Amino acid sequence: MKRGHNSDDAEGGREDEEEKRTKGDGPSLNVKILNSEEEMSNHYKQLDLIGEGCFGQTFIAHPANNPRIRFAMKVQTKENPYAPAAFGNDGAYADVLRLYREIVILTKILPRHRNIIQVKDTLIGPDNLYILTELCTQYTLEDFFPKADAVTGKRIFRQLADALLCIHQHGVVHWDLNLFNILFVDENLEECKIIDFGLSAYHPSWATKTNNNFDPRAWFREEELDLPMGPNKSGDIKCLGYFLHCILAGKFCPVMIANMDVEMTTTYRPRSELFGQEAMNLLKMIGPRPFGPERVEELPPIETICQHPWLTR
Ligand SMILES: Nc1ncnc2c1ncn2[C@@H]1O[C@H](COP(=O)(O)OP(=O)(O)OP(=O)(O)O)[C@@H](O)[C@H]1O
Repeated sequence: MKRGHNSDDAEGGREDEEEKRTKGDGPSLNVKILNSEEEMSNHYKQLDLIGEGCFGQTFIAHPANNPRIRFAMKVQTKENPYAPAAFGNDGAYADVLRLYREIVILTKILPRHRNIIQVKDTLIGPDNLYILTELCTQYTLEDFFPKADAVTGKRIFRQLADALLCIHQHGVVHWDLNLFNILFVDENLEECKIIDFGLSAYHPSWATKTNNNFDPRAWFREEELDLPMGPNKSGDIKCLGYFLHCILAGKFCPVMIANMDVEMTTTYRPRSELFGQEAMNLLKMIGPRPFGPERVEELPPIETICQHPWLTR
């Protein structure tokens, strides 16, 4: 898909950047265009429904010519009147921009990373947009907590921190890190992937690395790069700190409970005897109260977390 329209009339003349963009010599996305929704069956066969979110449904699917390969297929209606207003649904434009941003983030802004879900194909029909990704299991981070020990807990936390490092370094804030957006590759629960970049934000000024010379101005208009209210890196770090606490406690820990201070040192006590003092030190840096800092501003950046001795030794 080209952002500008296609053009065969370049005539070899000198074009400035703006001209290049509007004449279609700009960046491209591999998107298949369907003339009708029925045409989808020429490409992929839809199987079981595996998930439903605010913006659409997710199915298992296989390529029409290869029933042995399995993908996750997210089907999103282009204009979704049910998308919550709080998520920026101020009309069709916001909805389309959100989908567009998710695809550009996953296919252009972020490099391939084994713990970030990989997009395999994108198709657009008259009503729906289809995003095909690698298929994970339905095991989420919540299923992992009871199995977390010193070795596996560190392994999974390191994968998450490493993926978040890549996300933040490339100028993206995920903004929807929760237990259900971390899926495992198989039932061994040894490798996880971050999914669902539907609420993610991107800003070039946040980036310290660039994937394949990604040029933000070729992909987004200036107003589309306006920093939205809300998304910030500290919000993602706070979620990571929450994951760490659940791993150390070996169970799902509620975010809000009565008698928080007591519960956190009894029912939801981090198992320091199993994980050691270095893990406890990291919990002190990024964990929820009463372990971690009082104010979000005190949370360290992901670069500091990845260099913490618990993860590097
Ligand atoms: N790659 C995948 N492999 C396996 N299951 C998946 C995959 N992607 C999504 N799912 C399933 O579909 C559900 C919804 O997917 P996703 O979170 O991407 O959609 P969404 O519409 O943005 O949802 P939400 O409103 O929860 O943000 C997931 O919770 C998960 O159960």
